[in-house]
Amino acid sequence: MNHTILIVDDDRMVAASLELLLRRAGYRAESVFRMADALPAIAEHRPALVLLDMNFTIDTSGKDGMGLLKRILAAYPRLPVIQMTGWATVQLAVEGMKAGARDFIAKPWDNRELLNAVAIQVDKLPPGFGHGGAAAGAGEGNEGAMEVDTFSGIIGKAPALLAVLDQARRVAATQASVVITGESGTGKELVAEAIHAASRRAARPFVAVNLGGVPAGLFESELFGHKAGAFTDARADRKGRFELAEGGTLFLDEIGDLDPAAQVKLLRVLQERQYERLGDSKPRTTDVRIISATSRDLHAMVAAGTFREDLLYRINLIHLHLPPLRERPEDIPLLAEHFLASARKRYDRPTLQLGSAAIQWLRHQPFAGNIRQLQNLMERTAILAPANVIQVEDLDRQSRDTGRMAQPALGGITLEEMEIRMIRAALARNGAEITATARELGLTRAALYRRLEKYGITP
Ligand SMILES: Nc1ncnc2c1ncn2[C@@H]1O[C@H](COP(=O)(O)OP(=O)(O)OP(=O)(O)O)[C@@H](O)[C@H]1O
Repeated sequence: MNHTILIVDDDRMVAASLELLLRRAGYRAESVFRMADALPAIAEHRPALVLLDMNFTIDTSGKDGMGLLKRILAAYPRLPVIQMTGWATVQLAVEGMKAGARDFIAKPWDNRELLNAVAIQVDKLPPGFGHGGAAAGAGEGNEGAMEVDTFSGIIGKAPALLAVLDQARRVAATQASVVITGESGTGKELVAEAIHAASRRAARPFVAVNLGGVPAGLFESELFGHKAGAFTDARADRKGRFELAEGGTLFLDEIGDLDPAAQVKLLRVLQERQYERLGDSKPRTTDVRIISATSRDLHAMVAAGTFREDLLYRINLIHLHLPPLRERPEDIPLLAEHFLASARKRYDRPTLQLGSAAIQWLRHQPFAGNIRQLQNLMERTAILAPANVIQVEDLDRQSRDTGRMAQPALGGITLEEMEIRMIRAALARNGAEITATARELGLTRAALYRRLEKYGITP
């Protein structure tokens, strides 16, 4: 089936060449040249994805595009939008990603990179999205729609992993509460998201809360919300996670970290399906599916008296256990190649490869941080490896030097990664010419040099 891609660009030449490119790749393509036409065109064509030019000629700051991006996402929160910008500034790209854009492409674009970015977004669509008049964003009826395996992004072939995924697929369709156990970085959240995306709740929100990171005093406000004035810092009304997840899935990460008082409060809501915002006596009914995760042994905690048995019974209808990476070494080369493939694109190093000794070396690492650690290692090495074939020394150096780059992610990409990616792409486009690259990025030469040094990029 052909997905429709909507192009919003005031430059007709650009729109025409994008249309041609997308049609050759097997998509249907439609263009509009005025911002005012974008929302009506989405309603008419039900596209699977929008390519949105952020710089309409009247204003090159990108503000117009940003306003339109926000309006599109307000009307169609789940419609993937890729930003396109000819005046690539990190600031604009970051702002767009924060507003909910899925990716950004700098103009002039690279055809392969663009098609890749489109395919990634379109492949991720849950059933029923964006083709042949199906509901894009509105989330209504998806009967008879295309089949998308929401587990397909979970890489691995080890029998122990496949068995868990098989079980997860089967429970997805039910309303059953699920506990996912496994060490840190084994993919618990990824599996929780896949279950949600394969469930009947897919068009409703998936809301994650890390209970280990919520201070005891803020537990109720975080989960149930509060009314303004409920306590000293409560200046305005606030929705809690239960309310945000209404109709969807609430992912309770690190549930083993809950103190006894919080366990009682959570149990009450799960039993009665009702809660109140802090400072508000009006009871609210909740319809959420609970998926919990922990790296602890909850049964042992029950035996030790630190976790309530009745709460465990409520949350643990189905138990899935993700094996640590060291117990499935056959998955390491697959995962390494998977992370390398995205790093190649992200850092504009299309010829980067893993040497065979390096693959063997990886297979023998303990990976206490599991897949997250392997992912970080591959990313860092892809940025910093001096040659095109990654050697054992490159991996070894980066793995000893861990933690420095670990930063909160922004739609999966950290600000630093975003900057590195933009700089590399701009250098490639300008034949490594510093003045031209700096101009394109809107930086002074000195500022560009400082960043090259900071990130160890050799032009
Ligand atoms: N099988 C897999 N294939 C591809 N990527 C994976 C896989 N498993 C995990 N990842 C990636 O590894 C990272 C860590 O996974 P995730 O956050 O789901 O782990 P977690 O078990 O929830 O960790 P924590 O307990 O620390 O919260 C994520 O970026 C995730 O996308």
